[in-house]
This record gives sequence, structure tokens and C-alpha cells, in this order.
Amino acid sequence: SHAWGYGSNDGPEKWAESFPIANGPRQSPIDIVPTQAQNDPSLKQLKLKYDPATAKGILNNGHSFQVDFTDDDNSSTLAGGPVTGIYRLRQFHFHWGSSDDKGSEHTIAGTKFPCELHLVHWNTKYPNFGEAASKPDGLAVVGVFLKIGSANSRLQKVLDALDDIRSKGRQTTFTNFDPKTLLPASLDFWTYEGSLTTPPLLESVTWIVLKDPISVSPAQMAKFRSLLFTSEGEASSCMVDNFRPPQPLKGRKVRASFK
Ligand SMILES: COc1cccc(N2C=Cc3cc(S(N)(=O)=O)sc3S2(=O)=O)c1
Ligand SMILES: [Zn+2]
Repeated sequence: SHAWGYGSNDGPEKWAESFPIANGPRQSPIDIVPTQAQNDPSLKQLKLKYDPATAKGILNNGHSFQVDFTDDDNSSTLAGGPVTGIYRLRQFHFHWGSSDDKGSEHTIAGTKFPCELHLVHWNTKYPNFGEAASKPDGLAVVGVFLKIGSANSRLQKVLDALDDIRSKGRQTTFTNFDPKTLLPASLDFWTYEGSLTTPPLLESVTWIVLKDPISVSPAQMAKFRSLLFTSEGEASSCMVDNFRPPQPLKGRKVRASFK
């Protein structure tokens, strides 16, 4: 079976055994080196339009937790930036560490953040998410770093739902939430062609990593770490360190939307 995780026996160093694309030419995440990113004036402004009514539910999938959105129309979309056409929001989720010195997947000149938010969108030129997920221009994921600071009241609404989804497979309704409230003031970004950062590691993602972080408090980080990788009835394993380390750039260019 393709059972994978983040432990020593099933973690990122072992994924290539079941998912050989793990050693592919456009894997994610990467270390972003700002001084080596090229400003590209042709990059358009990022256009994010989210309708809170499209928020549907929140799920512990055993690797992270995700907030799922209804994606049967263009109510919540991404356009502009490095992409052509319209991409629909499918879900957002996070990656985090067991301590505040690690947790993000992308790093900035080697700096790790305690947490990273991913907003997953799919290209509406394809009939559905599943089809899009296997195409080179099928997905666009916006990455946002979380930095230790004051408590983030918008994030708290998501964290308050975690008590109901502590174990793998648990889900509950989660509606009337605007993911735009989780974004920093500036939408300046770096962009590069990459992949899903977990199996199936499909090389179908245009990555859009925001330069500015949002804040998270130590108590809020503890809330992330209260989740479990395991199902009810199994021996409990805390959901922490669910991040893949940076992967080789293999000649890719990282572009910046800002000077
Ligand atoms: C048919 O392809 C499918 C079908 C169902 C779900 C997924 N996914 C799996 C992993 C994964 C990892 C993401 S990350 N960390 O790079 O943002 S986004 C994402 S997913 O697209 O939800 C792919
Ligand atoms: Zn992710």
C-alpha cells in the first residue's frame, strides 16, 4: 500500500520507494534565496476572490487538517499573478513543527518558520480537481508563512474547530469563513514551478509564496500540536513535524513580483 507519513520508517526520505517522482525535476518545497530571485515586471497582481459561503467542512486527514470548499462554480478563485486563466479554491491546510524553530516547508535563505499555510486552487481549463491535479499547469498553491508573535484572531476561528477533529478521519462542518482574512496585507510573492509536497508529489503546482508572514502566538501553535496523526483507538501520535524539507532546485528560476 502507499502508506506514507513523516516518521523515520515512512517519512520524506522513504517516499521515493512508492513515489519515484519524489526525485523528479520540479519537486517542492524549495529554499527561496531572495537575492537569487529575479524581479519579473511582467508578473500581474495576484487577484484572490473568496466567498465565505463556499467554506464547507474541516477534516483531519491523518497528515494535516484541511478546510474544504465547494468548487462547483467560480465563487472563490485565484487569477493574475503568474497564472493564466481562473483557478478555483479547493482547500487550505497547514504544515507545522514540534517546536517553534521548524515547521514550514519552504524556507527563506535557510530560515524555517514554525508553520506554513497552503491554499490549493485548480485550473478551470480542466473539468475537475482530480483531472487538474495531474497536469503541469493544473494547480496553483498560495503559501503563507506564520511567524511567532501576537495571537491571530482570524486564525483562532479555525483553531477553535480542532477540538472536534482531534483524530484521523474526524470531520465537522465549517462554514462562513473567508480565507482572505488569513492573508498578510501585502500580496508580494515569489513564484516557481513545483509539485505537491506530499504524496502523490504530482508536478502540477505553480507555487505562489507570499513574502510577508502572518502572526501566530505560542498558545495557538500548541493548538496545532494537539492534533493526532492517529485514529481513535490507535496508540496516539501527536500531529507535528508534518513538513517535507526543501528539495533540489534542478535549474529552476524563482521569480519575484516585487523589487
Ligand atoms: C488526484 O490528486 C489528488 C486527489 C486528492 C488530493 C490530492 N492532494 C494530495 C496532496 C496534496 C499536497 C498539497 S501541498 N502540501 O503541496 O499544498 S495539496 C494536495 S492535494 O491536491 O489536496 C491530490
Ligand atoms: Zn501543503
